[in-house]
Amino acid sequence: MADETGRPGRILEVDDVTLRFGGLTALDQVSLHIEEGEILGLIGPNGAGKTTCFNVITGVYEPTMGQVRFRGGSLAGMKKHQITRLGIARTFQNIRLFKSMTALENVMVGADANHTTGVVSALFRTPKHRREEGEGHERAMELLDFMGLTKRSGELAANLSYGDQRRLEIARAMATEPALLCLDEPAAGFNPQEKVELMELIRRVRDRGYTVLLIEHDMRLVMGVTDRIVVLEFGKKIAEGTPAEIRDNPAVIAAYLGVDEDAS
Ligand SMILES: Nc1ncnc2c1ncn2[C@@H]1O[C@H](COP(=O)(O)OP(=O)(O)OP(=O)(O)O)[C@@H](O)[C@H]1O
Repeated sequence: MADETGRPGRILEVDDVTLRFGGLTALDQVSLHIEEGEILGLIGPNGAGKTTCFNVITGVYEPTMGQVRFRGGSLAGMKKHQITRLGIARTFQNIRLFKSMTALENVMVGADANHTTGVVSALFRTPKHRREEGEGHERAMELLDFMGLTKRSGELAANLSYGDQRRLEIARAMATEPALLCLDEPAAGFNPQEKVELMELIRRVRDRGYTVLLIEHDMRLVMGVTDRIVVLEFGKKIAEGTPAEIRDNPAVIAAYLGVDEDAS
């Protein structure tokens, strides 16, 4: 579906993006692309610029220089909700659920982002709005089921275990029916077994047709689940390749040595 400015098969292209926060260059001429249907890992030591890269892709920040293209079209000047509607969804490093809403309601709020009917239809409960609401409910339940949360659907998000909250975040992001799902350290705070299970789940997410961009601190974990990996250090891309290529890359080993105990 790429137009003349995009490469076929590439769902997202980050072109020469620089982002400065005052004197700090958080991203320094970073270029990367994501192929349709792949799991791309974005790794790098603390402060390397991974979350900033997500924030640029999802419209939280405008690049100081360079641009991001989704399916060939530039995202320049677009607001976060416009980017969500185009088909990019994300989760956050720190869980951001509506704690006083149920698990089901949290996912339905996600689905709402794609409703075609507006506030007026909602107020007057037009048939179209009711239909969309019904479909939203069904889809939300299906996503909760996929995440293993069916039994928790009626519970307040605040009362869910930490792991269930993390999985709920992913379900909520998927509810917008994104083409590209960006997961920011979804396994943060998990024990090794939970991490392995989550990576398996992410693989199944991809098998459902989503393209996944995954930030993960744990090198070993990211090696097992991704098709390709991009490595950032101090805002610069220092390597890109298959997990096997990244594992043997001297610059990556140097970047991680003594910095990230997970990588040892
Ligand atoms: N809003 C901001 N204002 C100023 N500096 C920022 C802002 N957001 C991020 N930074 C800085 O930009 C750099 C990159 O941060 P970023 O959070 O993207 O790194 P990261 O790779 O995601 O790190 P971590 O693994 O610790 O989450 C850091 O030096 C950080 O302090």
